[in-house]
Amino acid sequence: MNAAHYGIAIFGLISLLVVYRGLRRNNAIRELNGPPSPSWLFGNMAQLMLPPYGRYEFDWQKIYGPVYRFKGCFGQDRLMISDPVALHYILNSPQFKLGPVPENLVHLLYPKGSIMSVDSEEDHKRIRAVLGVGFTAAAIRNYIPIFERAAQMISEQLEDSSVVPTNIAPILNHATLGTTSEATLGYSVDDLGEEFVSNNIEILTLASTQSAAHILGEAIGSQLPTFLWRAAEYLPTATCKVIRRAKYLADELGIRVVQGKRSGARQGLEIDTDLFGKLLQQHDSTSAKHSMTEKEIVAQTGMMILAGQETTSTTLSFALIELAKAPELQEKLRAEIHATMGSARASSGAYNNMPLLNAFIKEVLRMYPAEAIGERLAVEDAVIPLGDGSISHLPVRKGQIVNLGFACYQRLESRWGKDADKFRPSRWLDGGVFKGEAIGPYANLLSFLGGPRTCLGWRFAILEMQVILCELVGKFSFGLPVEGAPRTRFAGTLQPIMPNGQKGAPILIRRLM
Ligand code: HEM
Repeated sequence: MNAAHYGIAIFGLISLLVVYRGLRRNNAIRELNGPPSPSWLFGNMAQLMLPPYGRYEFDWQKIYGPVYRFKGCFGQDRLMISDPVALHYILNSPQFKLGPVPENLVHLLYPKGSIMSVDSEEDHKRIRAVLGVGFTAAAIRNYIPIFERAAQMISEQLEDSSVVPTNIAPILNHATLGTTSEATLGYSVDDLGEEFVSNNIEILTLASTQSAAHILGEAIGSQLPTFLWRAAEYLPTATCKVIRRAKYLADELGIRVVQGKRSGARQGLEIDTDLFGKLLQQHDSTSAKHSMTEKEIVAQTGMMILAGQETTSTTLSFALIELAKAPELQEKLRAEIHATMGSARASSGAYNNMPLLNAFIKEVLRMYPAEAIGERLAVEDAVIPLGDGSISHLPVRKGQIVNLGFACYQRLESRWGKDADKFRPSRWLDGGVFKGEAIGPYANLLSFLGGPRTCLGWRFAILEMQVILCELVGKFSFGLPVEGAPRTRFAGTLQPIMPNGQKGAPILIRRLM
């Protein structure tokens, strides 16, 4: 090797070093502040995910701001974002998709063709537009009798519960199973069948567990190739059996519903009183571009039921827990409900004309968003714009995992006032909340997400909660048991947990005369 070769080699080496240093410098995430990591194995994940939810996360936001770096398992660098401009960008940009674990779980649980597991953006858009027929403001109003029956049924179950604390969570869960099933399929809980209902409980129990082992399992799972996740469905474990059964039962139910409606239509019966009936009519009368195939309609069955059931029932559980903590608020709300409803049945207009009730629902959604933390994966290099703080843009590399701190966004003082950490419904009435450009479909909240994957059922959920709360607050008073309010846990959804670690919301309930 002569001097020229040495020169080229040294130049190459220096270039590599410059590029490497440049890459490291460009990797803006490493430059960000963030909490110290207590272990290489878990990083900050155990602090973030183990109950009570928010113990560390809410403080981290105060210390490091709405964009910070933290450690995932095995030394992984992760980003946490609660900055509204950045969240809006990520939720609307094709540069980001669901993170590897949630994406694979969705595929494990729901068949191909369901709105949540459909791969192409174009199909998602079409299916979403078609499903929209059951979720317009007008369509939702027609579900009021379904919500009233469910509210009545909960009331009847609570009549005898004045002595011991009643775990309200399973009662609400059963009720929201019924409302979603009736509004989407035209089936009552009894029509779903015992096996479907017991499998539904098993699936929700599985989905609501969280432990150190789960955290590690998910970290390993996030590195597995997709074909291994798909193969996992066939493993002979108890968990996989429950998932296989859920998929099978939902498919069987969907086929049964579609066949029943077809035969009803042949007999001249009205079938467009629920979502599936409307979808079948669209299938028969509209072009393929604006409808779904029968197979696609069937594929929505399990997802529709689960998406509307657990989210709404846990939000209602948190609402009753907050009321149990605040007797004065209960009194005021009850007075508003009695004054508005009188003895007559209400229209959706009446529900919307109760300022305190609606402020209360907004505050519950703000403080207890079902999807407290989201996870996205950058599918290409991207530059995320930032609104709050000292930097205006944050470059991220393809493959970067980004956590979306929805619960933290909903506690930003810049948006919700100095006491953003407090549960205070009156902030919605005294003008204390930010009124700029909305980034979610309802009250500037991200509880229903935002962007092309915004919750399709948000109007459904609001009206259902209005009806159920009017019935329950009008007839019952609520108090906390001696153990106090349940703690919270984030396991797929945010949920109340009992002292034994099981999901549940025990509260004292007394029938008013
Ligand atoms: C308080 C109640 C509810 C909350 C907080 C809620 C929240 C959410 C969130 C956060 C998502 C986005 C999930 C993701 O992609 O990461 C979502 C999606 C969805 N929700 Fe809801 N939801 C509620 C009630 C309902 C109800 C009652 C229904 C239907 C009856 C429903 C149907 C859906 C559907 C179909 C999607 C998928 C939308 C898509 O991928 O385009 N949700 N919901």
